[in-house]
Amino acid sequence: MGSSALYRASKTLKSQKYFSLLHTYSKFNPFPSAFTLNDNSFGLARDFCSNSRQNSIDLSQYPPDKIRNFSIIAHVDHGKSTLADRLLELTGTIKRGHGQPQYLDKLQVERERGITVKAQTATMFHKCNNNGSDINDVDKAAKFLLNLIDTPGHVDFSYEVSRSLAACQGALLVVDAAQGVQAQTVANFYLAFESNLAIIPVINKIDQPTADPDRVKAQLKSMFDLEPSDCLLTSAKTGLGLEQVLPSVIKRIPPPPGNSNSPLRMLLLDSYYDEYKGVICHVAVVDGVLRKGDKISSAATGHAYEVADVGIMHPELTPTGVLLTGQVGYIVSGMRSTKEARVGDTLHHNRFSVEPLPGFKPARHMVFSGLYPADGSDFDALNHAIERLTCNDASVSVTKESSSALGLGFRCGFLGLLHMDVFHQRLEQEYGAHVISTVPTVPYIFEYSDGSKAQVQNPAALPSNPKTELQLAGNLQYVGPVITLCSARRGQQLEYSFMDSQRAFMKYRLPLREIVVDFYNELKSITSGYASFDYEDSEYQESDLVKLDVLLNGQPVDAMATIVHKLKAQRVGRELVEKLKKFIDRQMFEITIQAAIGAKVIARETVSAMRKNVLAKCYGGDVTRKKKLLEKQKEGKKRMKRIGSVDIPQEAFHELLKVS
Ligand SMILES: Nc1nc2c(ncn2[C@@H]2O[C@H](COP(=O)(O)OP(=O)(O)OP(=O)(O)O)[C@@H](O)[C@H]2O)c(=O)[nH]1
Repeated sequence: MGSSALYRASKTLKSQKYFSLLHTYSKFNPFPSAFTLNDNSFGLARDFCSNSRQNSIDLSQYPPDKIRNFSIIAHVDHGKSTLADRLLELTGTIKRGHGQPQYLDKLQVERERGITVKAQTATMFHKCNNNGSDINDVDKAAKFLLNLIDTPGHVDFSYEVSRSLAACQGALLVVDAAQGVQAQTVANFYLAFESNLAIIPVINKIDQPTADPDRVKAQLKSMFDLEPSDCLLTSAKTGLGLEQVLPSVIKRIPPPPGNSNSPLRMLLLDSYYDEYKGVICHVAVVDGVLRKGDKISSAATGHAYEVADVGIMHPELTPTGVLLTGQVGYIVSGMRSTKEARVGDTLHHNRFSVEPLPGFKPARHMVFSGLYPADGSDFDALNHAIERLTCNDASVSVTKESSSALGLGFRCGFLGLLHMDVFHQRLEQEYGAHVISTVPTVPYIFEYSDGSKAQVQNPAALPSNPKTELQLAGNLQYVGPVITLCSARRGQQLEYSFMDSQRAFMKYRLPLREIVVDFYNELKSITSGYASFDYEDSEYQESDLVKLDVLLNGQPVDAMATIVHKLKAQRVGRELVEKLKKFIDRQMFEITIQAAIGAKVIARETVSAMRKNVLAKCYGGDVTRKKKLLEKQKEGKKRMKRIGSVDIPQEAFHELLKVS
């Protein structure tokens, strides 16, 4: 297939829709020659903003035609959050050199890992004439209210991206000038495209010595039919080219639709729990007007609330007393339980019944894992922490479960392994909860002999062989090793094409379990980090699977059971017991570790007992006395073996994840 084969193959409906979109904005003449940010423009913007803040912000100056709602989307690390910083600085929303890079990445986990996991909205004000020319063109200057949503780049958080796009009419598609189009660029482009958004391509990091903007322009043209002349060239690091961004947003992105005179309809975009204010909801006002003190209802639950506070994120919560059609902001409405704030819900005035907004597709959980308090008595504390955190991360599913090995706990569904990891870290960092997580598993459909089917998320609940599925899409450079890797993981190649003379694009269908378990690390290591991949779920497929139990001293540990392909069972079983042996400390009694399929043990290791020298204090003495002491020790060991529980450290559970 040729270079543009990738999505041209599907031609058509999509493309036609997109061509018309391009047509509408390509009639505007793009930008004047690039110049770097000057202090004057910062000054103007800052004065304007600080004035508006001092006078308390009057949102009535911003009817829909003076509002633009847009997202920044990109592959991971292509510079979304840095670009967002620069735009916030440019508009005076935050101070230049605020000393905190990636301002909108507020969570500790985001700062530590250098990734965005949570979409964040910020409202900015910008002076610009209606055609979106330069801010310094004061004569014709009009004030615009811009809502910027910074989104995560990692595949696990694309649910956040798709939710954010629901509040936008356009998106900046940021692409690294050296790395070019990557797997998440493709996925995010299609999310935006399918939401009918105006897409502005931004080729960022042009300051890098290896930057090759022309190559990236050609890729954007061949893969998405984005015109090279529509691409903005920027460096979020040095500020080069940034002055074109906001005028382009104003010029190319349409204002929010919606009717100011219709009854109020608000989309609930996100929510989180604040210790002092209670549940805070982020909302987009689609129709009508919301004022402080209004009585509103949820279309999903029918519950009624009174709006105690309303405002915008500028970038911190800034009360405005009102939100008008097309505006994005926050409300505090006395929702008591986080379960009441349903993401995707429509909120409306009590006195009118309205047609609910389309809402969001429910999140599809790719990985399930049990979460148990490290100390069994902390169940209530963990319950509380999970409830609070799921308010901030509505894409996690939670059900209670119990394990004979670990006691009472929860089975949680996540969008991927990184999502699971981040959730654990947030539980610990933000709520001080110490958890043990069980081996993650992908969902399986189990077909019973009577023909009935059930989804199984916990291997412990599985009586015998189920059937399963899945698919992976990958974007690759080191073709040979990657093909070998995908074949070893039972992959089936669906597509192979070239993005340009140096980069290839491949699409595979793989069982989900094969990518959940350490696929990404292996892919990175065989391609020196040069390949990127993205995945989406496909239909379930029949497969020959077995449930692999882990037994400690003959007792199955339900939290360690896993489901594997029959042909791999022997190898996985062996690796599992070897790994476990390394992590289980020697105790006063011997520990046998076994992997078994049903009653058949397929691998075994032994952790030998620590032998206490009971004869140490026996100076001299005859042989019968020594024998007696040794016999007594043996009895004691037997008892410990029978009643003692084996301590399994959390690392052992983590290490089991890596067994492929
Ligand atoms: N040289 C150069 N580096 C940049 C530029 N923009 C961002 N960076 C760097 O690239 C890295 C990633 O930037 P981020 O803004 O965190 O990228 P992101 O796309 O928000 O990352 P995720 O949120 O994790 O997807 C950081 O080290 C930035 O300092 C740029 O224009 N030039």
